[in-house]
Amino acid sequence: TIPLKHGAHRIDKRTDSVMAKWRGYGLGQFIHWGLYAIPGGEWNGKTYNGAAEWIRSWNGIPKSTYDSLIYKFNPTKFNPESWAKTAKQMGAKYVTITTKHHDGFCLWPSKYTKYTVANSPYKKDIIGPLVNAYNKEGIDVILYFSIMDWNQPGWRYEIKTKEDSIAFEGFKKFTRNQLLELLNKYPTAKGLWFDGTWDKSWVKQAAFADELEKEMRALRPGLIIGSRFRPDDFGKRHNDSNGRLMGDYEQGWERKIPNKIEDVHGNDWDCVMTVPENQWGYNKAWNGHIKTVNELIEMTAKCVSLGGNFVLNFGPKGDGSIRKEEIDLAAGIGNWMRVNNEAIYNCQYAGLEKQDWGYFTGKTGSNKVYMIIFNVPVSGAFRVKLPAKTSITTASLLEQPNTTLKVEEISENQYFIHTSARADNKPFVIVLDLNKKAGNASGTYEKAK
Ligand SMILES: C[C@@H]1N[C@@H](c2nc3ccccc3[nH]2)[C@H](O)[C@@H]1O
Repeated sequence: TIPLKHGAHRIDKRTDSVMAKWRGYGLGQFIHWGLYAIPGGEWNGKTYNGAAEWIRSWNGIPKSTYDSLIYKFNPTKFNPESWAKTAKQMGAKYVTITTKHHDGFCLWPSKYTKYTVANSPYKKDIIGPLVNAYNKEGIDVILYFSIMDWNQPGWRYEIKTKEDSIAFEGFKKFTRNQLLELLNKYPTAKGLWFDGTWDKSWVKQAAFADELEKEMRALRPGLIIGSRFRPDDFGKRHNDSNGRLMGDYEQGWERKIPNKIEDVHGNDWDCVMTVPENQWGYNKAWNGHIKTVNELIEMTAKCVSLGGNFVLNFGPKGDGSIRKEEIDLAAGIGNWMRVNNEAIYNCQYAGLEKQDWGYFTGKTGSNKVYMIIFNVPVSGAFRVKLPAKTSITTASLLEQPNTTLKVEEISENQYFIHTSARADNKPFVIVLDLNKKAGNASGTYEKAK
């Protein structure tokens, strides 16, 4: 291995209780909100084809015009309790909220810049009431923070001159000040979700970022920080130059989901997903494919079946209201989660061979395995293949626990589970009680060979 001073500081998954709770969240909500929600991807009758939260980078709106949107920020319909209730009803166990996106506008009254809510007509802190409202609903909060800050004069995409490096040193101090400010102002936040760390300027800051990460973890023991914060000695992010994960979980699954367990490399991870193809901030047009409730339930099941969490993005409007389409999706997902969340919460990769009908999830530390069914075979029988020395004790429908299903053994450790045809075309869950695998104290099954 390559000797690194600022590479990964931990080899395997974290084993503490805070991370174990994170591992079991299953379903989360992402909130992208800021000045970009005011134009909503359009300006002067023209549509910006990129992601709405990137509209400042478009030549269709002058930078100074965008920056003066601070004087238009007055979300009269902002109601943190209703946002938190929507997330609760959807079944989200955690929420990631943008405190500051790439444009540098701070949703909290930061002492280190004027470009915050404090200097908008709204005046008040947004982050504090959101953290309190979500925590009151029993939902943990992760703070999203963009290192790249287009509003900061000291920010540089690349450090080329002496002047650049002096300016960037000031920017680094500013960044550290804001992060410590956030951790001190919002002590119940469980973690930080970093973004905007791909530029040449930042990937040269291995020592600074390593120092800062250590300082934040000392200030807030248990703090959860993903793989997208710091670069290693050679500027590598996510995985260091020895291929080891930086931070506590893999953040690279942005708008994509791993296909097989090998893609996960034994890491904790979450997938952050947009409802349209690629819009995080509020976008009026919402062109293209808008994901359906069933698609989003399947993405949730697929993520949990591969040991990750699924985090669905909401982009509230400039006035602070959440668009009807998102409210309806949250309600539809929630209707399914209310009945089936036992197959999602505190579940992991079951270690069983993937079958065409859907996804297996395994309840952490138990003999229970869930079959989340999306594709009913024309035969009506659901194939299950188990590792050696493992057999099915009972099979039942999660929604009707006392109905045992017929289990037909086909051969050594291969079974067909039979169920009667179902009226609706909603995904459903079969619960398997397996006999404990000899020597498998943890309850999760050895990786399928
Ligand atoms: C979670 C997502 N990450 C930001 C982002 N900016 C990108 C620029 C280039 C490639 C990928 C990006 N993701 C998006 O604006 C959103 O905040």
